[in-house]
Amino acid sequence: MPYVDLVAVGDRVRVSTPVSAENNGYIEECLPRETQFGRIRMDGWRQVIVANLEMLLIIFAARHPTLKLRMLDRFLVTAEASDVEPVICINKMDLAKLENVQRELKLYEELGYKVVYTSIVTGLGVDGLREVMQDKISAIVGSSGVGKSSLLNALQPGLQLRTGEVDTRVHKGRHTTTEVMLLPLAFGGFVADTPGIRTLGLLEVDDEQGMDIHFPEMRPYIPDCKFAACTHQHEPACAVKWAVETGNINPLRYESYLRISGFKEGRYERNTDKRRAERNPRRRKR
Ligand SMILES: Nc1nc2c(ncn2[C@@H]2O[C@H](COP(=O)(O)OP(=O)(O)OP(=O)(O)O)[C@@H](O)[C@H]2O)c(=O)[nH]1
Ligand SMILES: [Zn+2]
Repeated sequence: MPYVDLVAVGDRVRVSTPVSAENNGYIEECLPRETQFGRIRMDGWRQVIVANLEMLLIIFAARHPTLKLRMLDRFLVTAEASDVEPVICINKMDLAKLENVQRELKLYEELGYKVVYTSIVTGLGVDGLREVMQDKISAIVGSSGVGKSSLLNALQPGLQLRTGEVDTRVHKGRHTTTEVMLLPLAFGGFVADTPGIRTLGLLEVDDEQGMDIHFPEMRPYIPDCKFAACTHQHEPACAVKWAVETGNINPLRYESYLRISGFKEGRYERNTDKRRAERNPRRRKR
């Protein structure tokens, strides 16, 4: 078990104030965390970036920059690995046709992920996003230019100014830690948004557990693999690969699984007759 940060932003704590001065006190107890969103550093330290995070808001643009579904898979794994609910937000919908983008995201909606479509130009989905974030502790991720700042400003004018203040503080000789501040939302809830969080891809990867459990569509097949420690790459009688071949798991998601697991380039190749026969010997005889 790696070393863990004792207290982090988002923790619920019991404080005693022996000195009756404002902002003075001792943290006596840190209450158990429901989630710890962070990363395991090279030295084995589990850095908790936000404790008790409830929602990861994953922002992409419909266009400019291009919608990258493989990157979306990475963010989703990050959320799954930290037990944080992911919400996918596709911004700049004024630049694309709703039905085209919805077609691209259909797979994710079928997997049970919530998808919100927004535009700060037309105002589409901004109220909906506010509802999704209300009374929750959320963090925003997404690459540069997708409209994270613009969306925050649309949600609550002035909020971005405060994030700006946080950014300046973070950069002042504090390069070893990721400073995070939870910004209170007037409509209820908090949002964490710093450059440190924004671009994080894979935050928490547990070496002992495979990546497969972070792909909800793979979970039902994992127990049916012949080998308990199946990596679903080349093992015989792998139920996950069989599900890919029979169309029950999307091949692109499977490629993402391979890539994120670091197994290979992540190209899915259709099964050969030989491997199919291994799995289903009766078929070969016919
Ligand atoms: N057409 C259109 N443009 C948008 C929308 N949202 C943001 N933009 C524009 O996209 C550009 C980038 O927006 P930002 O809000 O700065 O993006 P960001 O994700 O905060 O970028 P970083 O700060 O680099 O991480 C700006 O020129 C915005 O005006 C939108 O819904 N539609
Ligand atoms: Zn398998």
